[in-house]
Amino acid sequence: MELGVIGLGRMGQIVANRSLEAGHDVIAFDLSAEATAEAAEAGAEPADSVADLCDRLGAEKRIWLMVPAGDAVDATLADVEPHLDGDDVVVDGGNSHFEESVRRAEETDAAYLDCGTSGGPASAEAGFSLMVGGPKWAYEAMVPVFDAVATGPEGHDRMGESGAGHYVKMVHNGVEYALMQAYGEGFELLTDGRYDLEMESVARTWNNGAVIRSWLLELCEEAFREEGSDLGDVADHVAGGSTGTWTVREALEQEVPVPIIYQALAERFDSRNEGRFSRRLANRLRYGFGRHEVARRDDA
Ligand SMILES: NC(=O)C1=CN([C@@H]2O[C@H](COP(=O)(O)OP(=O)(O)OC[C@H]3O[C@@H](n4cnc5c(N)ncnc54)[C@H](O)[C@@H]3O)[C@@H](O)[C@H]2O)C=CC1
Ligand SMILES: O=C(CO)[C@H](O)[C@H](O)COP(=O)(O)O
Repeated sequence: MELGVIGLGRMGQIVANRSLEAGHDVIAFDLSAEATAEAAEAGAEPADSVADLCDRLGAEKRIWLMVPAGDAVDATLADVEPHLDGDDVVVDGGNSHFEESVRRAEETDAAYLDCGTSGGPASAEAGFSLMVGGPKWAYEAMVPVFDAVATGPEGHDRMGESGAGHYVKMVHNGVEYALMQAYGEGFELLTDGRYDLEMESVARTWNNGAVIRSWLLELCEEAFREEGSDLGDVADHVAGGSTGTWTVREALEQEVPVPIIYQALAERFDSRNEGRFSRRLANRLRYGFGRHEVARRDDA
């Protein structure tokens, strides 16, 4: 398949690379010439602009957007829109709010797929988990690319109509916050508790057969291995929070109690207070799965 990829940052490069590795042709564009050149080095055909990318794709365009959520998606769509018709498919693989995705789907002539993407840059080798919403025919048309970008055929599915993909990813992120908080609290108790423990050893032991083993726990193990049992100079500031806020807002609207997700979000907001071990671990874990910058104590 011929795929246009717009947005070639941490995630977009992986979308392009995995598609290329699976034998697809990729035409790539980013506002940053450096990012476009990096994709070209990996085998993509570089485009000078969104218009150029669309011209090169010809009929039945398949375009994957991997730009930051919010205004950048609307700005990109404004550039793409004049080149689209009903046979074309646009995938938004970013962390867009599901209601924005429903609006965009209604506004565009093309079939619009909202695709929640999980795994982060750390999953470049293994592939992502993809949660897709939108027209069935468009999902089916994109399956060869989804097979390539995801872990494989089991790593993606159509969640439902427009918005459902980003809705599922929003809730996924709420769960992610809660899990990070739970691990953080457990390790904080172990650190401040009765025994002199090695946290890497605890995490490794748990990861081998324990009920609570998981990828996030593997990232805890990695964090302790690389930063030390006390997390060294990792600060207790946790950045981000938009998707967790959306999850809690939606839970309030639906009158579904999500106290643990809310508490995890509140902890992030409260993380200006120095010294909490759980937050410093969460800060470091976001590097583990997302390659987000680790705020260090000296930066505070
Ligand atoms: N980094 C992560 O762990 C994950 C990120 N996401 C989502 O994926 C999306 C992309 O994230 P990242 O790759 O981490 O961001 P990034 O900041 O690394 O890359 C974004 C890229 O988009 C480009 N860009 C911005 N506006 C553009 C425009 N109008 N036209 C063309 N290119 C444009 C930028 O130059 C940059 O290269 C975001 O919505 C993010 O929330 C989703 C899952 C995990
Ligand atoms: O979606 C993700 C992981 O699943 C990304 O890492 C996202 O950037 C996390 O952002 P935040 O910490 O603000 O929720």
